[in-house]
Amino acid sequence: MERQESSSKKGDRDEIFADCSFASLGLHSALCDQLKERLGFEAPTRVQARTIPVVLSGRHVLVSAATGTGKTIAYLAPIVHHLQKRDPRIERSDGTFALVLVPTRELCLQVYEILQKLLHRFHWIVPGYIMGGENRSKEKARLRKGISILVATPGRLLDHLKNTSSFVRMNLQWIVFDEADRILELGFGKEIEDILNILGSKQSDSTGEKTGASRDAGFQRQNLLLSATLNEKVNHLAKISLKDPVLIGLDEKKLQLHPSPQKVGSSGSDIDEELEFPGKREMSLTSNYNLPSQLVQRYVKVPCGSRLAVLLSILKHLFEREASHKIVVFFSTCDAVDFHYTLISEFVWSPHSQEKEVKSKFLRCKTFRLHGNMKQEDRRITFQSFKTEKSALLVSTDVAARGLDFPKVKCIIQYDSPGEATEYVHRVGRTARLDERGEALLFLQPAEMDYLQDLEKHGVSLAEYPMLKVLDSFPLYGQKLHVKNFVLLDLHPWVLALQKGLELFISAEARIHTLAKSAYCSWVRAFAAHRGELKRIFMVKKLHLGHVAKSFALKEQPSLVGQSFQKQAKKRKRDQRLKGLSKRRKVSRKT
Ligand SMILES: Nc1ncnc2c1ncn2[C@@H]1O[C@H](COP(=O)(O)OP(=O)(O)OP(=O)(O)O)[C@@H](O)[C@H]1O
Repeated sequence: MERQESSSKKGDRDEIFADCSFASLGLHSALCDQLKERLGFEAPTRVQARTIPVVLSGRHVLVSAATGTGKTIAYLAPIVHHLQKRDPRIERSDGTFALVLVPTRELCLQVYEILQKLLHRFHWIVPGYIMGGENRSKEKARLRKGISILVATPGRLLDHLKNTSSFVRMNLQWIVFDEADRILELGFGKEIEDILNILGSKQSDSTGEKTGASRDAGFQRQNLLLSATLNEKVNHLAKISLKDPVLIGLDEKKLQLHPSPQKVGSSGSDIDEELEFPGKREMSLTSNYNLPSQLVQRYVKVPCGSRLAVLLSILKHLFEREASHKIVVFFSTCDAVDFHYTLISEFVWSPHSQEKEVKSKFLRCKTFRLHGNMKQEDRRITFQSFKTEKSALLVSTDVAARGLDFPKVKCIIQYDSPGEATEYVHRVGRTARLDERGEALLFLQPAEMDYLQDLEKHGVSLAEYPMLKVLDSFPLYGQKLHVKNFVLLDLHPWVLALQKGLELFISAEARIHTLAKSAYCSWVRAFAAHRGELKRIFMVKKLHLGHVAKSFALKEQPSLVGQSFQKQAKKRKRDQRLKGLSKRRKVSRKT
């Protein structure tokens, strides 16, 4: 058994790592030493082995590779290689040579931290970051001093490009879009076009010639686009930012090269055109995703009213099964994160007795929360703390879904469904990174089972989670349960008892009760915001609002909360009509 495990571990390693050294890819020996000494990287991963020589050669690149396969070093290492060998040495007054654009603040910090390690020996190359939520004038001061490799979120970068005159970028050579599709999904398409225009790095549609401001001659501008999922949304960005790119990780089967123009259906956004590279060939990126092969993927079918009891039971089971466990649970809204975080941190209950004094904490794990409405400093603390914990739970919105590299996360639970299959892929990608093992669990309601077929279309298939077995393992009133004949989870005695315990607890705690109500309202709103094909699977009219309320441990009649929801929905529609804002942009930016 042990031998079997170690040989499969070796198989995983062979799948991830290339059979060569960093030096053989053309990287400078001092940089190879840094990779080994500071980061502990002995050999390149396969995606690094394929990407590094291409970036070193100066070509534009579009990379699609599974989550956790080392894309960050694939672009940072060759940039550092080029910069460290410049003679004379680059100076701060030369300004910015490389720009790395990322969708979230946490990813910005993460890339910056890796850069710091990579640049340890090359003190004359200065790393820096600018991002929303930070102090603008301090950023201005840092830009004035000069930042050689700058990591940025798009909104804040555009702000500085327009308003910080001391931001020197005449030497800009590289623009990297990390998690390119997510940047666009968050509605930054317009900002990206503006950034490319200001930097003079936009390719004109037909000729591949640059438009916009002129730049310093003497070197080729090189743009790089990377993500685990590249879909139609990236087409336009690739078209306007890449010139004759090398495509890495997009195998021939998935890649359809068309001799003649063929546009995909318009979704009304500014990013919905087919990729059309200069040379008049078009590429359609049908999204069949690469997932880590060592990832165990399962689903659990739960009737709406029992979702909360089932979630808490699974968490209890996982944390009791293994002394150290790191788990991330994804929710659809900030309010849902706040409610579940507070509930999980405070819920006391006894499965043995109704007596208050014998009640104890239901879950004893250290719990963190992360979402876009939190203060920047709190987000930073969560991000850093969860990274270093050996055993902990993180409840989060999709703000943690992209690119974040939390070591040793063993399980991802998607309590609220991810919507687009791309989001599924990135969420589960927070586990099973590199050659680590990991498991993922997706919650679905009985009416949502068609979502599995949607995932199948992208080559993702899930097995059923043995939920009844888990529920049977909990002793109730001092006895182990063996409820063989139960088919429905919601009638399981453990679930019924726990649900009652949750409702009693919430009704007695005014603060958490209020959080539950807000979470309920925002959850229904988010559910109603599913778009396109997904509307057929996640049907609002099939929702039983009374059962939804139960899933927030609320005893209130659904009409009570439902009325306020309807009022809010009407108000929202009216506001949207007035402002003429796209619903998509509004919903997606606040994660
Ligand atoms: N050559 C290497 N040897 C050992 N570990 C590596 C190597 N390259 C990267 N790693 C580690 O692998 C993990 C994943 O790397 P990274 O975050 O760059 O992946 P990614 O492909 O960008 O993932 P995602 O698509 O989720 O953003 C990180 O913990 C990183 O430190």
